[in-house]
Amino acid sequence: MTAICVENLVKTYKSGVQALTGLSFTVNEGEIFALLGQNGAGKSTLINVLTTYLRPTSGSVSMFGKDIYRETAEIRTYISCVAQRTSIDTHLSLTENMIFQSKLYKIPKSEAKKRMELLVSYFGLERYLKYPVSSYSGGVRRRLDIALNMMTNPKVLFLDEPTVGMDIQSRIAMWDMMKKIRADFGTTIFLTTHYLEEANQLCDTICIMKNGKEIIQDTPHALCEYLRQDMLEISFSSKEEAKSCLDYLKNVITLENSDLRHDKIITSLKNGRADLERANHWLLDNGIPFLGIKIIGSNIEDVFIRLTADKEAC
Ligand SMILES: Nc1ncnc2c1ncn2[C@@H]1O[C@H](COP(=O)(O)OP(=O)(O)OP(=O)(O)O)[C@@H](O)[C@H]1O
Repeated sequence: MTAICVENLVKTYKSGVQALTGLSFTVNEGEIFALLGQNGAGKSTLINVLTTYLRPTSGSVSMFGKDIYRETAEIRTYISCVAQRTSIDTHLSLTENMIFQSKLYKIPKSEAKKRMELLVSYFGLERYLKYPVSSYSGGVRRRLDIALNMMTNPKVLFLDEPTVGMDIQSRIAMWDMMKKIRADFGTTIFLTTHYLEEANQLCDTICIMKNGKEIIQDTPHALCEYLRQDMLEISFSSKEEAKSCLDYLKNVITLENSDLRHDKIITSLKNGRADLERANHWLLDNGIPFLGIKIIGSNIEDVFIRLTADKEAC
């Protein structure tokens, strides 16, 4: 079943800024769906519209077949949103926060108690019960915030950049948690992220948007296939070395869609292995101190960069 269907959505702010410019996509029930876009692409505006906080200028949004503006009250019982700013009250204990949430959503007392116990254990929060919430690390607070938002047993959980600022261990733990929520509660998860690796590892479907409109929506695998192109990767010991080599390399092989990523040059291969061999000979003949050269398959980062580049590449 389709969980969310967005059609031709437009949002123009009073200032005249067009944040959404005719966006369309669908989210299937029970999937983890990632929305990717550069800063200012319109992701937060979209989340505000989908969570019924903001009315669009035109277009339609339905959730589980219901129009979210005609049946707003019912839709609000379906959804929960973990925003970037947490909804936790640091003056209250973990338990008090959960009780407060259940009262806010009028969950009967006995049901709330059962749910609280389940979620505390589910999110591994038992050992934090006796500490004040203000002492929790960022990762634990985020976990508590998600647990609070799961108190209402939502059909759709919106997560706005759920792992922003987390170290890699906490991020991986959060990915596992999202997969578990989807598997055990059947919750549809809609998230925004700037971490392409996160979208690749975690999500069933990725939608890339630019300037308020979708560019492409597909599975991570299909998106990587989309470029159907191997890339040449040349590694250096510093970004500066990579940068100065890039300027000269342009005279040796045809560089299309080339860019610098940290201390690497990544470029499309116009002439396949012949380009690799030509570049390799040139690097060796000219004594350029490179660390390695190889052909790599395209990944989500390549797709994202190519599709959101200012010059239209597709
Ligand atoms: N309340 C507002 N009034 C006017 N313009 C706004 C408002 N909120 C956002 N915008 C503008 O709308 C556009 C889209 O912003 P939005 O915050 O939705 O993008 P985003 O993809 O979430 O960006 P980021 O990744 O930086 O959070 C931007 O040009 C932004 O300046």
